This record gives sequence, C-alpha cells and structure tokens, in this order.
Amino acid sequence: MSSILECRQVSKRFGKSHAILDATVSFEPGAVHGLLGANGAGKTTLLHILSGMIYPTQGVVTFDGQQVHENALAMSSICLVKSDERSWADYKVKDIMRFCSLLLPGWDERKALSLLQRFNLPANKRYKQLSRGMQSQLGIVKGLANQAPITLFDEPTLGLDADMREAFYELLIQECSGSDRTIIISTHLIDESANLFEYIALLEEGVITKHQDTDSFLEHAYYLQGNSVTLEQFSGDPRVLHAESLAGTTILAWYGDLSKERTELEQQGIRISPLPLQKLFVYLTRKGRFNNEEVM
Ligand SMILES: Nc1ncnc2c1ncn2[C@@H]1O[C@H](COP(=O)(O)OP(=O)(O)OP(=O)(O)O)[C@@H](O)[C@H]1O
Repeated sequence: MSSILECRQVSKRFGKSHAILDATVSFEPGAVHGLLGANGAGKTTLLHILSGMIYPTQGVVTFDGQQVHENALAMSSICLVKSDERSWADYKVKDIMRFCSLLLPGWDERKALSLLQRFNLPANKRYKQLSRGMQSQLGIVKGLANQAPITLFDEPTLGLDADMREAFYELLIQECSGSDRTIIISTHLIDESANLFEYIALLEEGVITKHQDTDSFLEHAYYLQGNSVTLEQFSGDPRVLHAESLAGTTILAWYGDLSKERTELEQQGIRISPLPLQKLFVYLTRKGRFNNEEVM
C-alpha cells in the first residue's frame, strides 16, 4: 500500500542535542498508527514536525507527495491535537469551537456539538479553568470533529479516567471504520490502546527503530515459562529480552523465531504464551539489553 505521509531523513536538533535523528518513515493511509517511545524519545517533536508546525533541521516531510512545510494546502490536511493547547488558555470552550469551525477546513459542526454533549463540556468555561481530563476531551473534540485526512494525537488520554479513555477508543474506532482517515497517536498507555493500532512506530532516543504492522511486530514475541534447568540453555541468547527466576521456575521474554525449538520445549513442559505489546515495548526500549546470565 502506498503511503500518505512520509518523512525522509528528518533530524531535529535543539542546541547541541538531537531530538530526532535521521528519521525515515512512511505512514500508510486509512490506518491507525501507534507512535511509541519512552519519555523524551522525541514523539512530540516528531508529531510537530509531521504537522508542519516546526521545521526539521534536516530532511523533508511530504503529504500525498507534496512537501508539508510552507504549504498551506498540505498543512490544512493535517490536524495536530497537542496534549496541551496553550494558545487556547484564555478562551472559552464555545469560542474555541468557533475558532475551530472557522479555521479547520474539515470541521463537522454537528459532530462537534454531539461530542461536546457526550463529554458534557461547559461552553462558558475557559480552557485554563478546565480539569486536565476536560482539556484532553476538548482536544479529542477538535481531532474527531475535524475530518482531516491526517490527524495526529499527542497523548490524547492524559488525565482521562478509565471510562472516558474507553469512550475515546470507541469513538475513534467508529470514526475510522469505513473511512480513509489516517490517525497517528502517541501514548504511554500501550496495552489498552494496542487493539487500535494497525501499525506501530517505535522511537528510541530520536531514532525510528521499528515501523511495521502490529501483527508482525508481535508475531515472534512470547513468554516462555517453566523449569529453570530446561530454560538455562538460552542464557546469553540474543532472542531473550528479559528473564526472571524464582524457586526453580524461569520466565523468559522472548523476541525472535522460535519455530525450531517450540515443539521440543512444549514437550518438556515449557508454557509458551503471547507477550503483550506493553511488555515487549518495555523490554525493547530498556537501556542496555538484558544480560540473562546475571539472573539465571
Ligand atoms: N523546545 C525545545 N528545546 C530544547 N529541547 C527540547 C525542546 N523540545 C523538546 N526538546 C528535547 O527533545 C527531546 C525529545 O522531547 P519530546 O518532547 O519530543 O519527547 P517525548 O517523546 O514527547 O517525551 P514525553 O513522552 O516525555 O512527552 C527531549 O530531550 C527534550 O528535552
């Protein structure tokens, strides 16, 4: 499938340090992409660059083949929902909605009103007087009511309680089913949003280290659990991301091909189960790969 949004060899320096380094990534259209990375990995910076809001130090971003920066048409097709919309601080909810209706070309007024009601947002309160969760809800209204071809959500669920996070995921699924909108979401709540993501992009210290469809990303990720003596043979194996042993039982977090060993391990009583996305993310991004000899 061809991509709709691409960044090629994009770097961003702040002073002497790189927030983004040589990022090349293509986002397929009509899909929800998860942008995952530890604190400070560069997610916010990358989303701002993708939206055209800040310039890269090097490299180029294109939307549908057109350069995004200094291109009003391309920029109007990309909606960035920031985790904190500081420019809204002094404005009332109703004024912010009015600005959105005037400024955002894909604005769907009916959808905006229905979302405002859904979240029960007070029209006469100023943004800075809203709770953290209500500010996120207003961002979600902007992102969903503006039918932009590309919507970038930076930590859209900050401050939302579990019920409201679930409401957001449901609204997003409704919005995307049967539509060709492309959504990129940065989040730290990986497990609960994992089902939304058709693709995962992994950022580590400013570098895109993976970008692939979620199923193949998780295809070779397992927990192996069983007798420590049986699992000892994998000490030092690069496919072992993490190991824990207790009272003769070992649990390995495994990332890689297991087809050769699988049958024999199962015959030896080793339990093999899928490794959840959140755990895989944590083990992959943990600094300094685990040295399992220390634990086993
Ligand atoms: N305006 C800025 N000036 C200087 N450094 C910056 C600026 N914006 C970001 N950085 C630095 O760039 C790096 C990436 O920051 P960024 O906010 O993009 O990370 P993030 O992945 O969104 O982090 P988090 O998950 O904690 O929100 C960090 O080291 C940060 O300190």
